[in-house]
Amino acid sequence: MNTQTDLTPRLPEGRWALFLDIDGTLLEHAAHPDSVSVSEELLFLLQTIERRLDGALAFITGRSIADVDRLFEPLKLRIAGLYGLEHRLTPDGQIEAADAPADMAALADEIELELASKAVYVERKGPVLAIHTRAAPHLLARATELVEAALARLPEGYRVIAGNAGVELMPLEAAKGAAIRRFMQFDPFTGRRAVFLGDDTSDENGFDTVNAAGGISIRVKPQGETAAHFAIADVAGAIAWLKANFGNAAEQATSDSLVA
Ligand SMILES: O=P(O)(O)OC[C@H]1O[C@H](O[C@H]2O[C@H](CO)[C@@H](O)[C@H](O)[C@H]2O)[C@H](O)[C@@H](O)[C@@H]1O
Repeated sequence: MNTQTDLTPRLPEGRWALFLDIDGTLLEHAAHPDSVSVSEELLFLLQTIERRLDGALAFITGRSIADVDRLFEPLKLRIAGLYGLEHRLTPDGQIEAADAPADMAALADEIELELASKAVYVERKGPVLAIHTRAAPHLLARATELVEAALARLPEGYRVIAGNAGVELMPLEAAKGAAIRRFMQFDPFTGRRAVFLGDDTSDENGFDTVNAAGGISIRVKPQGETAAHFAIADVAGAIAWLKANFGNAAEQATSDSLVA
């Protein structure tokens, strides 16, 4: 782990495969998961990058694929959702979902009963449960206690991981590194050099994977230790870096082509 990361340089020409986290990397954090919005400019940039990389672009996110499709509509990209429990290997392909080891609904009900009236949002994502305390930071410790206690009632193979202003409970196989490795086994990713941009604890595992494969790991807004080799200060910086490295054609095209 590094505490000191280098500012991210311009990439040399090469055959790159680009993996992008969403919240905190492409989108500024908002008070509620449903309050984020995606600009036309970002949609257009992503579409341009996807074309320039011959499709070697994928979202690697903790959100569900259905949620991301709704947010980025009409754009559909290759994507690993729920930290890799879901995959869509081609933009129009089927969503493959791992078997859910347990249904979290009862746990979610209980946690909601204690915390939801106090401005805590319990996000139900099937096999993953996210407790958001952004609006009530003083309840993060209690939310963490509750999900840790819930571990004992689940089958083996679950873990608790810090979210951004919250905490998430998920199966062990939900890991961004494994999701990136899966994409790298298939065209158009195979044989390319991976680049991964992320901003959270859950992205660290993705940085390890990309580093081990000789790729480029970039942490947006790093705070403290990170496995990422490079840093970008904020979301605006990440977008500017993506534009500079992969988006040059954007200026020449028209945004009308997005929905085509
Ligand atoms: O892996 P990511 O794409 O970064 O997704 C991580 C989680 O993002 C969302 O929650 C976070 O962003 C919200 C909107 O800014 C914010 O309100 C919340 O406090 C953050 O934790 C999403 O709701 C989660 O499902 C994702 O796991």
